[in-house]
Amino acid sequence: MLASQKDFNNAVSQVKLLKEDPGNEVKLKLYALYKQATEGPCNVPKPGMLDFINKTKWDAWNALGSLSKEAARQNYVDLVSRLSASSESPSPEAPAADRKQPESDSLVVTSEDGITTIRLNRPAKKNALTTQMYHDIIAALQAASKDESAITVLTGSGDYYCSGNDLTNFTHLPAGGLEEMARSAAALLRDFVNCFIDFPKPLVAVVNGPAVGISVTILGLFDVVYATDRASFHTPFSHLGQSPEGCSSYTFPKIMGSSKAAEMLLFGKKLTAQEACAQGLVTEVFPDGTFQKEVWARLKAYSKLPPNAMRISKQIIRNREKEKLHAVNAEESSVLRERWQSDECMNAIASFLSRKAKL
Ligand SMILES: CCCCCC/C=C/C(=O)SCCNC(=O)CCNC(=O)[C@H](O)C(C)(C)COP(=O)(O)OP(=O)(O)OC[C@H]1O[C@@H](n2cnc3c(N)ncnc32)[C@H](O)[C@@H]1OP(=O)(O)O
Repeated sequence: MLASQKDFNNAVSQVKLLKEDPGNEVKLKLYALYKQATEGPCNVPKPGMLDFINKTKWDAWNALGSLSKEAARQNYVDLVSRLSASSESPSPEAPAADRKQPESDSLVVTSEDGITTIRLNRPAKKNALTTQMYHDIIAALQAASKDESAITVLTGSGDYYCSGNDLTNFTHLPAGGLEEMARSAAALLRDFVNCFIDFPKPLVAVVNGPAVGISVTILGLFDVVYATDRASFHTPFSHLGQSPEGCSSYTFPKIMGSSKAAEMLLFGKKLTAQEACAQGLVTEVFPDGTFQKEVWARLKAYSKLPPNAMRISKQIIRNREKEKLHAVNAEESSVLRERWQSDECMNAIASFLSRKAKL
């Protein structure tokens, strides 16, 4: 028997009592089913391309096609009952006593053999960084700076290292609109990059595949960068109507000279792993077939070196630059805050989301 109107009304009230936020994807599904159950198939005009939120909602409702009101009601009730059950059951795994686990499974943090590894774990989205992941990486770096490990590693799961900022981060407009979104993204960017500037132990990037955007720019703040020969390094900021971050406007010219840096940061020239190594952004390139084995064997050996000596050596190498790097980070974040509110940037993001543009 299909759910009654009363079951549906109860489910609508129950949603408001959920203990955990079910996330945007589920909320969108709930919205679409609610509209279908109460109004039937989508019957309003499609919002404009730049009206991200209403367009996403419209797409979700429209995708339900001619599903009957009764079936939508039933699906809504079933979904709410699954959500209520899971928000009441205890979490399956207790977090490790000594480390606060990331909020989502898009980031996996492990410590073994004197190495703390922070792994980007969204392979289906090429490890694009969600807002939650920026927060989780900040927390992971803060914990790693105080834990027992000698070395900290950032790497990715799957065939990509990271495709940079998740472009849908810019579509979740808060109540304060675009201006507020740009303000809070700039503040988060600044905190995120500051953690890399201040990180006190050897920090190693294990670049397991192509890298884009902010995952490339922050490499100038790592101590060592190992890359597979499948990796590439791409900073398409002009294509996106944006400008450099991660202190790359300062570190890249220093590392590779101003004209090579300009070709990457102004014109979005994509470097192969070998080119990035020749220009000093990458420490060493390994054949893809033996990449993981060779890199981890080497890191395990390094992690047995006296940790305090490594910390102190890093301080001597990096400390005199810190003040400058913080100032560069502040300036880059503030310039980006303006860029994110520009038509150039909004149009580039809309093009990607409507699948017209790929890098
Ligand atoms: C707090 C805010 C701080 C912001 C700091 C500023 C940061 C700036 C940057 O990082 S700029 C760089 C932004 N990144 C991009 O522009 C990359 C966009 N992605 C692509 O061009 C391509 O996806 C690709 C070249 C990385 C890979 O192409 P391909 O191999 O053909 O795979 P798909 O395109 O099919 O990708 C699979 C799947 O992943 C989704 N995806 C990939 N990258 C992103 C991304 N950056 N943001 C959102 N989503 C991404 C893609 O849409 C596909 O999803 P689907 O399977 O269609 O659901």
